[in-house]
Amino acid sequence: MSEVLELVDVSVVRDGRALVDDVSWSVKEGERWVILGPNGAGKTTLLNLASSYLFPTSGSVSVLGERLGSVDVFELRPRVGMASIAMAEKLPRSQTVLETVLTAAYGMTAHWQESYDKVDEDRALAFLDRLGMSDYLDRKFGTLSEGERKRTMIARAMMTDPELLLLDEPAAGLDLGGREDLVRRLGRLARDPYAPSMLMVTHHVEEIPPGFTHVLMIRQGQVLAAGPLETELTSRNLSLCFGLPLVVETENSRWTAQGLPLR
Ligand SMILES: Nc1ncnc2c1ncn2[C@@H]1O[C@H](COP(=O)(O)OP(=O)(O)OP(=O)(O)O)[C@@H](O)[C@H]1O
Repeated sequence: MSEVLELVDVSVVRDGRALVDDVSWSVKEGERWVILGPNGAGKTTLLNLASSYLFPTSGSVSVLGERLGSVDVFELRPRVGMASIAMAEKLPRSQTVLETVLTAAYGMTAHWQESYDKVDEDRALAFLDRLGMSDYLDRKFGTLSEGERKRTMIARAMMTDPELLLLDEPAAGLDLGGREDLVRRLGRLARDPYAPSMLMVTHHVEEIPPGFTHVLMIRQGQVLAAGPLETELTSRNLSLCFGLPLVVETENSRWTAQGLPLR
């Protein structure tokens, strides 16, 4: 199995502070990682490195076998799909859902005068269907609910047929039904052997889709644990990561965590 992401001794320093501190991490093809950690731990910074939008202050980052600093990022970026709030905010609110997904095939955020290929349109329709968005094709992106917007962003991220898919808090802000719907859809994607390697940032273990294989826990920019979910997502590691006593449980490929009651 080849590596889709490799960080060796990576630090990102801003204003004299290490946002990511001496991190070494390797993600192999086909793996599905969840990144957990408290607010400000450095999770989004890791995704920004993986999407080649951020370069390390020291250490080396290789994405899909290409080392940042010695590769044309404009060739690399279409090979990496990214769904995040930051990305959603760059998209025109007046564009339709179908256009929002289609423009990704042309490396654009806005609808210009490009004429879309029938093949691209069929692909966009298929991804939107897989994410339950077929009834919203002509809706303006800006009028979508949080959950609809999240699902559109994932369809958009899939449009370039990425080898690596990055999801930054895909279930944040969703109600219980929306979360469960998304977790099921991501679970189906995670179990698809033809789906890209995946990294997902989340705040809640309840949002880990079945089929995810690995976890990286980060605290204050440093890796606390990294490896298979079954061995690393333990009560001990989670308690150390979030700084309070937590009990984690798993049942039917889903995870839950709760704090111990105060005495
Ligand atoms: N350009 C910057 N300059 C200075 N500090 C920054 C910069 N970008 C991010 N930070 C800080 O780096 C730390 C890590 O940020 P990051 O967004 O990676 O955390 P996170 O784990 O994704 O947090 P959250 O869960 O709150 O989204 C935070 O304390 C943030 O304030």
